[in-house]
Formats: sequence, structure tokens, C-alpha cells
Amino acid sequence: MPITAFTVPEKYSYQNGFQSYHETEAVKGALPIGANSPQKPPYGLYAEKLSGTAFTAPRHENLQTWLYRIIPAAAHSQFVSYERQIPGLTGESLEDMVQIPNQLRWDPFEIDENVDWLHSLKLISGSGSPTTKTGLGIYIFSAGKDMDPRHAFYSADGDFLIVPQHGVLDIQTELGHILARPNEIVVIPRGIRYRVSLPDGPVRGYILELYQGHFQLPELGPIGSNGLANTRDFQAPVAAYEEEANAWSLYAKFNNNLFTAQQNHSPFDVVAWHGVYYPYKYDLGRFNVIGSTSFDHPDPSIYTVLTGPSDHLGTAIADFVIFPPRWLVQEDTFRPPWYHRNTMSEFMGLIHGDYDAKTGGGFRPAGASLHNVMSAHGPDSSTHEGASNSELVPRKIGAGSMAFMFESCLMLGVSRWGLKTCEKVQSDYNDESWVGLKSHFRPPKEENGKGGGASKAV
Ligand SMILES: O=C(O)Cc1cc(O)ccc1O
Ligand SMILES: [Fe+2]
Repeated sequence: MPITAFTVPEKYSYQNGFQSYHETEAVKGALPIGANSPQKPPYGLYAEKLSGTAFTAPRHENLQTWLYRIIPAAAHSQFVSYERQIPGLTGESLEDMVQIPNQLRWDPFEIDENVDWLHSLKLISGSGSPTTKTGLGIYIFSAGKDMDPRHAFYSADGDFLIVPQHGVLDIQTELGHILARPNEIVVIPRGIRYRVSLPDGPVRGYILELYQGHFQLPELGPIGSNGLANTRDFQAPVAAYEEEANAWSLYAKFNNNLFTAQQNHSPFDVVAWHGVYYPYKYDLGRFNVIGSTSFDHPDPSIYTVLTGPSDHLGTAIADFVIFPPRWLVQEDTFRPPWYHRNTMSEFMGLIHGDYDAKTGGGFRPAGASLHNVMSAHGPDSSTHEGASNSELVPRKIGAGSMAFMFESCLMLGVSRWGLKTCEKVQSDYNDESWVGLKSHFRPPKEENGKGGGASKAV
């Protein structure tokens, strides 16, 4: 169910709509009328353009926003390499990742209470490169401290799709405030500066960074004009600003390295903005689930919330797919996911509850799994046993659960941190899940010594 019974302070006000043209002003009259860059913008503000696509991108893809701010973003010292190492982020690189066909599963990642959001980012998997704006990166975060009140961060590498698993993220962005709780997601597009504090204690979760393009809503095809994640349920912040002449540090993630620069004014000084390039959040409880009401288990693409398309229609660099609570009613059907091998790779996480393909207990909230290109997988043996014998009455599954998948057309590499340093890889994943699967093959008895081409194994 959507999050409804939660009162939020007024600073968290939102405007609704996915890639809708929004305009918002924290001070009435701060937006110029009928022009973007007048000789003197209202109230002595500077006009600044933020481009999320090429200037010349076609209109339906073009993502730009005009900001009206107290001091331009350019007013900072030169960036220098950030000397402090962030284990699992700096020092890891997409080029050094290993590609292996093994099915991988991770125990839950622990919360590190000693670090803030920025210092908690761990690159676990990915493919491509931010330098060529290709592919994606997958990160784990777990933090127990607010970011310093005068630190701000941005990634030049791509769009962050943040999946909180534990705790509340208070995200102050240049374009306004966003509060994100587990079962909600936040997208912070490339370049937007923000600061994360933790109003409710430690946090943990997953991030998909799209180095290429931007997230879109999937096509609905024969589903029609509504369904899945509905456009109006995406929420963008309203303009909020502060004016502060103190010493600030700015951190930039640039090809997965960190750089820092200094400035003497708050980066959160945008008084008004208008455009279609902005951060937003979405409550996964609002997802309208479509499913089979006759027979067979459908492809999980029916659960796609957002897609990061490649240049090939229907093939994603990264799909964000969820497995919400839903009714299963199919007749004469093996209802959990089938056994399969997929040309796409599948990285999965669990926000809370359980996942219907893995009842054996090894896939736990805050853990993860990776089934790479053509790596065979499917229900574990206990799930197979249960689902092949259960009475097929209508059944609600996943109450209180939310699993998700980052699905990519690319072969995903795994970082040194992901494979070794984190010490969470389960060595018994195959044994626990599939190696014990038994043969149930009972061919009909041969009549007159004829028929059947089966050879007997010796
Ligand atoms: O492997 C998985 O658990 C994810 C998945 C779910 C499903 O319902 C169908 C295919 C699929 O890859
Ligand atoms: Fe799968």
C-alpha cells in the first residue's frame, strides 16, 4: 500500500508528474515572465541553465531546467583530488571488475554507523564507463551520520536511482527537499548538488547509477493509457533556498573518483526554477500491478517502474523492476518464476519481507543476488517442492514484501569490494538452491518393447 499515514513538514512539498514541465518559486515573483534570461532577473538573482541532454536533443527527449539563484554554481575554487580514500568506491573501477558466470548471492550488508552518505558509497557491480557515458554502476550505501552541514555532493557520472532499504533520507537538493523512506525511491539526475542527512538514524540501501541517458516510464502497449507506475505519482520538490556566506566544500564524483572544491556560499541558493530536469521520488506502494488472471507466469517486465533505454528499442541498459504484494490466481500453473537463462543480467535486492522464488531463507532484506548473462537460475528446491504441490486457490503473496531487480542488457562485472572485501558472498548458494533438485521424470511404461528413444545412463 502507498505510504499515507505520515505527516510531513511543509518543507517537503511536492509537485506531481513524471517529466512534467514544472515551475516553482520560493519567493513570489522570482521567476521571470516570458523570458528565461532577462538582462536583470527578478530580485538580483542570476539565471543559470542546467542541461540534462544535448541542447539539440529532440523535444520529446530534451531535459533542461532554468535556475534563478543567489550565486552561480561556478563560483568555487578549482577541484582537487579528494585525498581521503573511500574503500569500495575510490580505488575500484569499472575496468578492474571481473566478469564471472557464477550465480552470486550476498548476505545482508551491514550498516556502518561511522560514515556519512558520501563516504558510504560502495561500487559493487557495473558495466561500461562514465567517460563514454555508457552502461551503469550498482552501489550499496550504509551510513550512520549526517553529511557535514556544509558539504554538498554531485555525480557527473550519471543519474542516481536510490532505493532506501532501511532508515530515512533527508535530501536537500539545489531544487528543493526530498524525504525518502523504505518502499520509496528517489532519482537524482546527473549534476544536481545535494546533501543527505539522517533524521531517523542509520540508513542502508541500493543505488543504480545510469551512466547513459535518463530513466523513462515504460511503454504501456496493450495495457492502455494507465497502469504500472502512473505519471502523476512521481513527485518533484518545490524551490527552497538558503543564503549563507560560510565555507562550503563541494564533492564531485567524476569517473568514480572524488574531487573536492571550496566555496564561500551555500550551493542551496536556488530561489526559483522551471523545467523538466529535476530530482523526484516515487512511492512503490502506488504501483498498479498487472498480472495473469488465466494461466502461466508472465515475464517480469510487467513490473517495470522505470527504464533506462539503450539505442535498441525494447532493450534496456537498466530496467528498475519491483515485485510488490499481489494476488496470484492462475490455474494449472507453476506460479513462481520459471527456471530460466536470460541474455539480460539480473541484479536483485530485497527491501523487506521475502521473495517468492526463494523460500529457502538465503535471500534476505539488505542482501543481494546477481544472475549474469545466461547464468541459469530459478526457484530454489524448497520453492519448487511447495509450488508444484500447493492447492491453486487465489492467494495473495508478498504481503509486507518488496523485492526489486536492476535488469541490464550488459554483462555485469563485480568489483573487488563486491567479491572479496565485503565478505558477504555466500559460498553455498548453488548447493542450497538448485544442486539438490531431484528428478521427477517418470516416462510412461514402454508397450511391446517399442517406443521411446530414451537411452539409459549407466
Ligand atoms: O530471476 C528472478 O527471480 C527474477 C524473475 C522473476 C520472474 O517472475 C520472472 C523472471 C525473472 O528473471
Ligand atoms: Fe531471473
